[in-house]
Amino acid sequence: GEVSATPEPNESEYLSPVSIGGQTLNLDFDTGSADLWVFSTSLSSSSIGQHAAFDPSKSSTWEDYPGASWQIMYGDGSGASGTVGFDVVEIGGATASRQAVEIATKVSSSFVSDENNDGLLGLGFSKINTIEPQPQKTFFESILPKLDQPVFTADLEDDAAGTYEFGRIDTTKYTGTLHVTPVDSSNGFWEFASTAYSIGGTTYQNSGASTAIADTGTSLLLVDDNVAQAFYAQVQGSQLSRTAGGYVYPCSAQVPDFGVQIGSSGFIATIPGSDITFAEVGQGTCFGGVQGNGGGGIQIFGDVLLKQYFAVFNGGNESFGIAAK
Ligand SMILES: CC1CCN(C(=N)N)CC1
Ligand SMILES: CC1CCN(C(=N)N)CC1
Repeated sequence: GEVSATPEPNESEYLSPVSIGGQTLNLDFDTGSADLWVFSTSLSSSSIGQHAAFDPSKSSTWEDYPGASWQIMYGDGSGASGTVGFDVVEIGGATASRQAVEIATKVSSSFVSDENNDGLLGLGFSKINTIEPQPQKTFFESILPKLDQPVFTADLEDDAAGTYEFGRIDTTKYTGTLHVTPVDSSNGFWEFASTAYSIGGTTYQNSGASTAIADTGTSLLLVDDNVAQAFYAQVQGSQLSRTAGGYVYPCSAQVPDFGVQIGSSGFIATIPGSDITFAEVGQGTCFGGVQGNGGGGIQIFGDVLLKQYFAVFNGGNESFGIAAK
């Protein structure tokens, strides 16, 4: 069967309503991780704040996973940890009848203050699931065998709500060719080759990091440091600001189009220069949506790129595809 969940966009994430044991929480769908974890009634009331908190004692289908635990840290230093059980998880019509659900007994301050998400739903590969003693399947891996097509799609928008669909590719959601590249899931990510980039329509070979991951859980587009440097060399008045944590420039600056290759063959996915500014940081200074990855070997293609396209994550043949929309 096919389903759809409409995530509510927020400045840093896309949230979708998920039913767990009959309780609905708004979870942040994250293709860069593989844990499904939720705020729970085990947290202190000050940590829970305005969040929805899952209460296993009120679910008639909850099953404990005695002795199991989990602990996760995210790229931005945030993190959470806790205990584990199994329950019925339903998203827009698709149901995983015995899905591992990670109960948070500790969450870092950025999650407490991030009023919008009541937890995360990892859509990466379960080899990076953090449950001990045994990693458990993601929601997508749980429902994969039942889906008409072994895929999920992400249609992220900037100000309107985006949509995740499981089990079908809605061909009315995109135009032209779906550009597909093989994925190497050995690091647990939707990872593919990316060795070229473009600035203002001119293509260059990337001598640094040669792969990238499609990551709905990251807001920015984090490219090889040399590529970020080359890009901002073409933005008048830009500078790398330690206080801002990356490249900033006058909001009045002319920003060129920027593109990154998807796969080793050819397609360069392009972001119009007018869509590259991520935030105003005050005094007429803007923070760029394109930033360096800090020297890691992997580039992280987050929402700044993904929201320009319709994205197809194929768990059957392990591939990633994008198309114009
Ligand atoms: C490689 C990193 C990318 C950002 N992360 C994430 N979306 N959960 C963490 C892993
Ligand atoms: C994967 C990301 C989800 C959003 N995050 C957060 N609210 N602290 C960071 C990690």
